[in-house]
Amino acid sequence: MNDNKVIHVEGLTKTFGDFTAVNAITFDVHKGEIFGFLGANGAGKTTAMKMLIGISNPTSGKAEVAGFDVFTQAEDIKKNIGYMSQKFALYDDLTVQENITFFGGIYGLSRKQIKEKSALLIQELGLENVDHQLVGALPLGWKQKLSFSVALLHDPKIVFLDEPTGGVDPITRRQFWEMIYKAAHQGTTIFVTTHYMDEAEYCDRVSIMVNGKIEALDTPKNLKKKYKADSMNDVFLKLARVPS
Ligand SMILES: Nc1ncnc2c1ncn2[C@@H]1O[C@H](COP(=O)(O)OP(=O)(O)OP(=O)(O)O)[C@@H](O)[C@H]1O
Repeated sequence: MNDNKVIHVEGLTKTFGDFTAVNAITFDVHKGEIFGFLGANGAGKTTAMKMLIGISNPTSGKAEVAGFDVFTQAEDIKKNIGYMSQKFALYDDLTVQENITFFGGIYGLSRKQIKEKSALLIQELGLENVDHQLVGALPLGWKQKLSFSVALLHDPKIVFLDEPTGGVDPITRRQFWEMIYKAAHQGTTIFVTTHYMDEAEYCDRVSIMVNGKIEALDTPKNLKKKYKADSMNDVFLKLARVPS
């Protein structure tokens, strides 16, 4: 794999019985890139992401993530990536500090590393006054930011974010995206799905999936030009509108 390519996907396909959820998708993602993975509900995004993070076997095709093969090196992939889904976040019945300690342990960090990282993280997120509160009591936006930071604890090469900002206000989403930019500047590759088209504008490149296929993939600027659209919202509506 080219040094600069941290994800390489070729003809990746997943079928469930007669139904093809992901249909021969091909793309690359580069180091430090913010890659938006868009599509209407049911387009196949989560199914594709599950194959890339090594928890679902492809039916056919090829994919390398962080230099590892999804078929034969799924365990190596898991060690080199972070993952944050909207549904699975943190444990509500553990405190902020306990969550960090718990996930740091799962990621194989030493006690010393966990101590150092958690102090930094709590300070960066401004959680000093709530670090002994149960995560369940925190506002959703704080939980999301903490969850993102926890997904980065082990300095993964790539972090996969599945609709990370669902249900919060635009200011909180903007703050979340500032964290994404910072991680990307430090060299972490960001692979993100979202239904918010303003967030699609923040990505370096965006792919749009329709019925299991990638219909378009380019920078937001080029996509707008190609589809004669004023915004990514217009691009999305032109491409991904579900037939009524
Ligand atoms: N385990 C499964 N068995 C059968 N069909 C499945 C399975 N998982 C997903 N599908 C189907 O594959 C299609 C793609 O689903 P997927 O969850 O990947 O879409 P998505 O783009 O992530 O949608 P959303 O934005 O709603 O999360 C859907 O029609 C879904 O019903």
